[in-house]
Order: sequence, then structure tokens, then C-alpha cells
Amino acid sequence: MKEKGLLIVLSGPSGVGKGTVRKALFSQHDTAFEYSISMTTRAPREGEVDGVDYFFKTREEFEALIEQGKLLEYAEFVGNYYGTPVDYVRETLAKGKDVFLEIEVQGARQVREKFPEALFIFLAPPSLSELESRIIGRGTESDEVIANRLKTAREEIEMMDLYDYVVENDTVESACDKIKSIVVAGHCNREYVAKRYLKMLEVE
Ligand SMILES: Nc1nc2c(ncn2[C@@H]2O[C@H](COP(=O)(O)OP(=O)(O)O)[C@@H](O)[C@H]2O)c(=O)[nH]1
Ligand SMILES: Nc1ncnc2c1ncn2[C@@H]1O[C@H](COP(=O)(O)OP(=O)(O)O)[C@@H](O)[C@H]1O
Repeated sequence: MKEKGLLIVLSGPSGVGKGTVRKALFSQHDTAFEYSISMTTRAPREGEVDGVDYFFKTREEFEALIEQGKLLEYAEFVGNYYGTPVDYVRETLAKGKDVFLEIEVQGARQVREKFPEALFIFLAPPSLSELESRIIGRGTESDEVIANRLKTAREEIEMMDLYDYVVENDTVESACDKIKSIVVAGHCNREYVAKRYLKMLEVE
């Protein structure tokens, strides 16, 4: 029987480039993991498609999903809910496929508790001033929101030590390469641990 797939969690502070790196990863043909499309109550942006970018839900629908235990994790971020559909994740892992989550840090902490065997990757900015430039450069927020995001980002960065790996988002291309290498290493480690156990069983 094929072994269960690996759950990969990419997280990091707001504005570090999680969405950008995730989109770049999934535009590459040799990316062998499956992206788990999140649920959200935020309104679709221009060009976003329901069931492709997100599953767009009303607050009532989202709260019903929480009550029914349909979410592996969820968090409220800048006034909207975001969450990961648990059935998709479990079914895909059971098929032996790797599943990739791109989520903010509160959600990642919940996954850590429920799926301690997942591979946790923290995307870090080259510096705080670079993070500030990226948040400002995105041009989507007011000065007040930017100041708030930066304060939150400092707190989010402090959560870095909960992760297995830190990847610096220097260039998008190099961040993608590093993430792929970590996933390969994650598989090798699991194989190594499984083989060691098998050996132990033979001895006993
Ligand atoms: N906890 C959690 N966070 C999510 C999920 N999906 C997306 N996010 C995060 O929600 C934040 C806001 O995403 P979005 O509204 O698309 O705006 P962005 O700031 O342009 O990426 C980002 O930090 C995403 O990583 C999810 O399923 N769960
Ligand atoms: N490696 C990078 N170098 C320069 N700018 C980047 C890089 N990665 C992302 N950005 C830019 O930083 C901003 C924030 O990226 P985004 O993907 O929206 O972050 P997040 O999803 O973590 O909130 C965007 O304007 C994006 O184009």
C-alpha cells in the first residue's frame, strides 16, 4: 500500500510573499503536490474564480462549516474568515498525494496541534525594512493599516521557532526551489525513520 501523503504548511507574516510564492510554485509543471483551496468570507477580487482561488462563502455558511467540524483550521484575518476544508485534505493524503496549505500563522498553529507530523515551512522576509517595502509596494492598504500590519508582522515573526524550516523569500524563484528541496528532504526523512523502525522490529 502506498504511504500516506505529506502535509506541507507554508506560512509567514502578512506581506512576506506567501501568495506570490505559492502561485509561482503551482505554475511550475514539476510541482508534485496538490494545493488545498481555502474557504473564505472575503469578497472575490477582480479575476478570482470560485473554486479556483477560493471557495467564497457567506459568514453564515462559514460559521455552519465551523460547527459541523468541516475545517481543519480557520482564522479571522483582517475582518474575514479563512479556513482549510478537512475532508479534501484527509482524502487527498489518504490517496498518497502531498497536500500544500498556504495559510496565515494562527491557522498554522492549529494545524501543528492536529497534524504534528506535517512539514512546517516559515517564509521569512530578507529584513523588516524589505517587508515594509513589500507591504507598501502592494499598494492595497492605508497608512494606518500598514502600520498595524507591520506591528502584527513582528509578532508573527516571533512564531518562527514553531516551524521545521525557515525559507528566506529573497527571490520568488529561489524560494520555490528551496521549498521543493525541503519537501524532497521531508520524504527522505520519513523513509529513513520508517526503515529504522522496520530494522528494530526485525531485531526484536
Ligand atoms: N488560516 C488560514 N489562512 C488562510 C487560508 N487561506 C488563505 N489564508 C491567508 O489569509 C491571508 C489573506 O489572504 P488574501 O485575502 O488572499 O490576501 P493576501 O494578503 O493578498 O494574500 C493570507 O495570509 C493567506 O495566507 C486558510 O485556509 N486558513
Ligand atoms: N521575492 C520577492 N521579491 C520582491 N517582492 C516580492 C517577493 N515576493 C513577493 N513580493 C511582493 O510582495 C508583496 C506581498 O506579497 P503577497 O504574496 O501578497 O504576500 P502575502 O500573501 O504573504 O501576504 C506583493 O506586492 C508581491 O509582489
